[in-house]
Order: sequence, then C-alpha cells, then structure tokens
Amino acid sequence: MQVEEKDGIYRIRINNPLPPVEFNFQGVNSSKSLHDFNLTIEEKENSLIISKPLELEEHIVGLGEKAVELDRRRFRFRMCNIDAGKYFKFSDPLYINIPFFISVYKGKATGYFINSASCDLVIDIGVSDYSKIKIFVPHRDVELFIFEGPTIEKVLERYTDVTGKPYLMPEWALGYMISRYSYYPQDYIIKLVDLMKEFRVTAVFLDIDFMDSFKLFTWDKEKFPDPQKFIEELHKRGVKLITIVDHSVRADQKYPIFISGLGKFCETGKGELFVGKLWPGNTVYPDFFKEETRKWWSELIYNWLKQGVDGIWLDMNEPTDFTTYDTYYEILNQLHATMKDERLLLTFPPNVVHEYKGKKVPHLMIRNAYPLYEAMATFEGFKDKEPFILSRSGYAGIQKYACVWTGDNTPSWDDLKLQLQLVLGLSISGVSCVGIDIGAFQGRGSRDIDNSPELLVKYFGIALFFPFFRTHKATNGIDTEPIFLPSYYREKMKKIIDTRYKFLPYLYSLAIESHETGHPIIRPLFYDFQEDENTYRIEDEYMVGKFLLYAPIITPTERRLVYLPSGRWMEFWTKEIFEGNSWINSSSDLPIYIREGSIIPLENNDILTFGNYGKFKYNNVFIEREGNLLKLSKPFFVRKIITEKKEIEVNKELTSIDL
Ligand SMILES: OC[C@H]1O[C@H](O[C@H]2[C@H](O)[C@@H](O)[C@@H](O[C@H]3[C@H](O)[C@@H](O)[C@@H](O)O[C@@H]3CO)O[C@@H]2CO)[C@H](O)[C@@H](O)[C@@H]1O
Repeated sequence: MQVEEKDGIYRIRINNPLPPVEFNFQGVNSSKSLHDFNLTIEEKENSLIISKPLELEEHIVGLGEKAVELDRRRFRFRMCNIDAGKYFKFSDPLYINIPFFISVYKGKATGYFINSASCDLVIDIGVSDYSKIKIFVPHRDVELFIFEGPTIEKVLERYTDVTGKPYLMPEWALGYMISRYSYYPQDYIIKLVDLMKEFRVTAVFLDIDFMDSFKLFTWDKEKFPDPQKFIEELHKRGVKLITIVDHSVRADQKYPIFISGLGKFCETGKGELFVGKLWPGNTVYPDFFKEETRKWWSELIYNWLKQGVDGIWLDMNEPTDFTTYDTYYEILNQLHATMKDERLLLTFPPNVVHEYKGKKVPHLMIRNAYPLYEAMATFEGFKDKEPFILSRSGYAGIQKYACVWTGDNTPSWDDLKLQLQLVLGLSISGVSCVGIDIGAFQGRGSRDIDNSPELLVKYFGIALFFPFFRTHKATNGIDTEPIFLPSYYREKMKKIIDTRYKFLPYLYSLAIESHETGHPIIRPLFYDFQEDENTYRIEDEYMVGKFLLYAPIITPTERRLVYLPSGRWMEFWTKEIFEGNSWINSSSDLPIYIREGSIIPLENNDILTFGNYGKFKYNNVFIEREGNLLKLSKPFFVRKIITEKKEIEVNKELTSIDL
C-alpha cells in the first residue's frame, strides 16, 4: 500500500490498481497509514472490504444520483450505471454512480472517493453493520482518495481539483429549452417555437426520430426535408438546436459510419465484434476506452456540428443494450414470472471486454466510466465551438464535460420531492450542471401518472433555479409546453420562467464561479450552514449560490412553512425582513429569500442588494457594498438598484453610488 499527499488531498493505492480513469494528482510520499484515516481493510481472494466507523452524530452526504434522503445513512448502495426505466424513491441504482461521499462529523467535513467504476461496487452506510461504513470492492487493487475539509466547500474544491472543475455551459443553455420524444416535422417545430415566443425558448432538442432508421448523424428526409433551412430558421429566431446522439451504431454494411468504425467497436473476450440491440436493431457500440475510438468519434461529432447544430445530447450511455433484457423478458413472460430487478439486465453482457491501456478489461469491471469517456470524446469534437453536452449517465468527473439530467421520471407528487433529492445529491457530488425532465418524462403508461396542470406547474416551480431547465416528455405523454395549458396555469408558468430570466445573470455568474472553483450552483442547505443540525433533514429548500434561498412548494397548496437558517433574510417579492434560525409561514407562491450581505445581478443590468455589506463579481466587475456606498471596480451601466428600502433608477454608467 502506498500513500501520497498534496495540499490536503491523499491518494492511497492498495495493491496494484489500474484506475478506470487516471485523475490529475501529483502527490509526494506520505508517512500516513490507514490507521491515521481511521480505515481498515480486509483482503479477500478477489475482493476487498474497506471499513470506517460511522458515528452516531455523523452525516454522510454525496454519492451522486441516489433516490434516498440526502443524508445517506442506513442504506446499502449498489454502484452500477443502469437505464433506470420507471424509477421511484428508493430505486437503486440509477443512471449515474459516483463513488464519492462526504462525512460531516463534529463540525469537520472529510471526503472519500473510491476510484472504481465496477458495476459490483457496494457502499453500505450503517446497514450490515450499525456502526460502520463498509465498502465492498469487487477487486483487490484499488485507488482511494481522501479530501480534507474542514468545510464541505473545501472538500468539493479538493475533489474537483482531482476529478475536474465543472465545465462552463454557454449562457443560452441556462434559458428555457424544449424537448419531447419526438418533435417533427421541421415546419411544426418552427411553428411551435413561434407559438412559444413569450416563453423565451433558447433551444430545441431533437429526439431519436429525426434520424434515418436511427442511424447516427443522419436525417430522416421526410421529417426533415431541408435540415439546413430548419437550422437557419431556428437561428434566425435566436434558438439553438441540440440533437440526440446515442452510442448505438447500426450494424449495416451500407452505413458508412459502421464501416469506418470497424476495429473501434466493443468486442467479446474472444475478439468477436459484439453485436447488441438498441433503437436501430442490430447495433455495435464504440469502445470509448480506446484512444483511437475517441479520435474517430470526435471527428464525427465535429462534422455533425459543422452544419450548425449547437449541442449534443448523449442518451442511453450507461451504456444500455437490450439483448439480455429481451431474451430474459421472453422467458419470464412464458413463465408468467417477474424478476426482482430486471433493469440490471439492460447492461452489456458480461463477456464484453474493453481495450483499456493495452489490456482487455471485462465490461462490468469498468462499466461506469463508459459515459465519461464518451462525453470526453464528444467534448473534443466541439473544437473551437462553445460546447453544450447533456448526458444521462456519468461517473466521477462527468462535470468536466457535460450537464446531466435525471432520466425518465414519473409525474407524481412523490416524484417532486425525489427530483430535489436527486438533483441536490448530484450537486453536492461535484456535478454542477444538473436538471430534470420538467413535467416528468413518463407518458400515460400506468395509473399512478398524474397529468394535472397543478402538478405540472409545480415541476416548473421546483426547477426554477436548476442550472439545466428543459421540458421533455414521452411519445404518449401530455403536451407540457405552457401554451397548451389553461390561462391560470399558463400565467403561473410565465411567472416562473420570467423569474428565472430575471435571475439569469446571477445564475450565470454562479456557473462561472463553479467552473473556477468547483462550488455547486444550487446546494442543499447544509452546504452553506454546515453547523446547523436542522439543515440535514431539510430537502425541500435549496440555496442558489450563497445569497439566495428558495423553498419551492411541492404539495397541492399555494403556501408553505419555510426554515430560514441563521442570519437576516429579505423576502424577494415583499422586501419583508426576517430573523433567521426560525420557521416562517411564507405568503408567496415562489418563496425566494435573499440573505443579508448579498449583491445579486439581475436581468437588464439591475442590481439587488440587501444589508450594508457584500461583494460579488459580475461580468468581470467587482461590486462591493460598504454601508450605504456601492462601489464598482470599473464603469458599468446600471439601470436600477433595488435595496431592502427602495428602488433607485440609475440608467447610466457607474463606479460608485450612495444608496
Ligand atoms: O430517445 C428516446 C428516449 O430514450 C430514453 O428513454 C427510454 C429508456 O431508456 C428505455 O429503456 C425505455 O424505457 C421504458 C421501459 O421500456 C418500460 O418498460 C417502462 O419501464 O418505461 C420506460 C420509460 O422510461 O424507453 C424509454 C423511451 O420511452 C431517454 O431517457 C428519453 O429521454 C428519450 O426520450
């Protein structure tokens, strides 16, 4: 075993690991031992068990996309990326598995990252042993990282020093984007965009039906007779185009991409081409673990983007294949039987291998890193174009290349709460650009689906400040775009979307901060109030940066109780001031609270400030408040300044102003 260290980061190498991803770390040898980290290791013939005490007053947060409470105690997590289908609370695993967690104990946060992308990794937080965290590693060689705090923020800075800072999405990608499975033909889409004018759509997503027989990088000529004109029409309206690109290359001798990719696809251990099944029927899959494959793929992406496509949506990239599932499904059907978790059958079969660093590695050993390498190759394909990638799956480091979303959620009141848990869980695990299918994906497949406008509005409501903000729906689902709703609900959606645009300069500044530091854009309350024990069980409120608390309404009412942590808070709509460390009855349908010491840039060059101190960097201008004086580091046009007491019309360039 070898321990290296650098600036509060420790890497422990047990036996002779071949990490699935070589992260950036140049440490020096350390004299520390496992004992110093309070860890013990039990070595088995083909596996390891790493244990750490779990204290009664300890909180465990992180682990990415997990369908349980944000304090992860008392759950046994399987870390295997799968196509989660119609998932619910406690469904485990889901699409994205990040083996990184943060312990908060006696005011001190410490991060732990097990660099294993194995589908059989299990992290048990006090279930099989009440007073222990047990990590079951299904191989004997592994690399661990430990990140010192003492704050959660510092742990995240260190974790993203190693695994990569979140990429900076384009500003337009923070706007309202629309999608469904699937929009076509091209003229309809243009008409829809025009009908949606007042909702300020910034991008349209095309789902799989835009392709000719699901062949990647092709157009269905009936649905899209003139793609160039279509793209121009969108761009004329200031709307970007994002197309889906799955990992499935149709196995077809007449398809040039199949031919050019030969030698770069996944194979079985016997060296035979692995031909699986996905949307195009018989399918082969790029082996993204190979550098040569990634170069080939980047060129394909580059050429596809050249026609004016602005972003890429990577779906099904856990990676999913239908072969095993279809076989078992048939047998089970004949037997009138069901399986406990058939979703695990959507993985590649175990005889598939990847070529990684000159070695043949079984698929299930490094499966979870597949989407990361795919996103990396896709990112490269943008070359000098501002990248936008949305990925359904991921591993530690996915934040460096892509935004992610929570897949095929089901419209229900329960799901609202679950979506907050998923998004905040990802956010606290290094993935800043995160969102959901607003309106929830599932169509009219089962009786638990709630298609009421009340619920649909609440989906817009929870997502108000999510960095990725898109409606998306299954083929047999209702229309979720606001224009299709009765006026009462449409107005509510309009208010939500307008509020998002009002705060967009703040959101974009936070995205820049996140890109530079690794700080999440939206955070669970305990991120900013680590010492406040109340915050660890509050999952229906979130912070947006350090200065804004949002408490979405997630029940069929229009009012709610809000917990405000310590400090003073100003209600955004009424300017009423509240003393924190208290529960208050909010009177707003969008409860937004501004923290004392805030400076928040708003739409149209307005500035919101509360309290007689504060600092913020916006558009490379440092804005500072000292008492009644607001100073700007260089001349900057300001329209209006909004304080707790008044609104000041400015309408000129400023370097300072007495409020
Ligand atoms: O590109 C089309 C959509 O693809 C994704 O969703 C699909 C999912 O990945 C598939 O496994 C399948 O899932 C359904 C499953 O077959 C069914 O038994 C039931 O559990 O419902 C599942 C639906 O979630 O089909 C999905 C498409 O219907 C992707 O996540 C979507 O965003 C894409 O629109």
